[in-house]
Amino acid sequence: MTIADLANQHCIPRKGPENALNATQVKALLAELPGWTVTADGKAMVKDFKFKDFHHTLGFINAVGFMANQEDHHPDLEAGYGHCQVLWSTHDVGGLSLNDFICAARVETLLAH
Ligand SMILES: C[C@H](O)[C@H](O)[C@H]1CNC2=NC(N)=NC(=O)C2=N1
Repeated sequence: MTIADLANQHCIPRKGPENALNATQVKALLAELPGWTVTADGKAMVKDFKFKDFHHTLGFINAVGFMANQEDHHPDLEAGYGHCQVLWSTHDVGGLSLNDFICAARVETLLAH
């Protein structure tokens, strides 16, 4: 599955541990998403995006937030003047689900121009 294949999908409600991806699935999907890493507990994926100033950082945050509301899947964001760390995890699953990878790919698509 490529970034485009992921980004063309939409999130659906995924609940319960049976919707958590296993380590093999996570590794295969992560290989499609440059710069994204899995946290030490294996339950989330993160990437820190760099921008030249606060205006660009805030524009990114707003775009990510809009997409997240469309998909009804929401990241943890930590931002400063010139960066924003995006963390995806599916609370309802207690770890990583396909929704996290779809949204990570959608974030990459927002920045591709
Ligand atoms: C009903 C709705 O789909 C759920 O409450 C969604 C909302 N956004 C969410 N976002 C994230 N990151 N994880 C979730 O489990 C989650 N659940």
